[in-house]
Amino acid sequence: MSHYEEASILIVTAVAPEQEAILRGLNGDDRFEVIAAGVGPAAAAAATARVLASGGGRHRLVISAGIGGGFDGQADQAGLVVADRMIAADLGAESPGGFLSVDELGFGSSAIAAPEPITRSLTEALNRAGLQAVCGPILTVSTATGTAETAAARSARIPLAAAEAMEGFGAAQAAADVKLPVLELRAISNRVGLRDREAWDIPGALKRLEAASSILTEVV
Ligand SMILES: O=C(O)c1cccc(C(=O)CC[C@H]2O[C@@H](n3cnc4c(=O)[nH]cnc43)[C@H](O)[C@@H]2O)c1
Repeated sequence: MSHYEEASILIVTAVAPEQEAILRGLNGDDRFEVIAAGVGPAAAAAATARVLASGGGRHRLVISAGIGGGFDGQADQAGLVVADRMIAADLGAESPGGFLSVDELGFGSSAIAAPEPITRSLTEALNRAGLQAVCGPILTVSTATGTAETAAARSARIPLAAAEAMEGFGAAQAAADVKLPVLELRAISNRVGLRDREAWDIPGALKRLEAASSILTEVV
């Protein structure tokens, strides 16, 4: 029998340090089940679908959470970004005229919306706690941005893009498949742009993720 048998909210992270930061912030709240699914949208979708399918219908909300990159202009000062929608930003096709999204190709939608009342309450609660949160689109990519050109192209295609990570849309697709609502929360560790791993503030982002998780318990 799983110790998560009471949990109704599934939090999907990529790696163990993110999972551990969130568990510290949740401080034993047994409404939450927190998994480390692996890096990338496929790993997130597979693990989310597996846990939801084995949960016997007890889950009512899925949250993709972890560290992420912040876009200049939309998340300059932000410590945290709450997604208003999760966007599969590199799912589509190149063409001589530029990138074509799955929407433009006629293969479905590259965006999944988060429920507005919860995203608003969460963003407000995080800001009341001094955590400098903004709400906006979070891009999901299989290849993290590593040049200023790619950052500019992605923010030109999705003008209000606030953050980038690698799992949100995968978890969201699995949640949407069983008609569950989904949120995404990212603690900003780096700027989206020229890759400079030395400049990533991973310890600071994990601290913000922990602090945000304790606020989450008051909101959902
Ligand atoms: O090295 C560590 O201690 C460590 C601790 C926690 C997380 C990591 C990761 O490298 C997580 C990989 C991960 O990070 C997300 N991420 C962060 N910034 C970006 C970005 O600018 N573009 C895309 N993804 C980003 C992503 O979701 C990956 O899962 C290491």
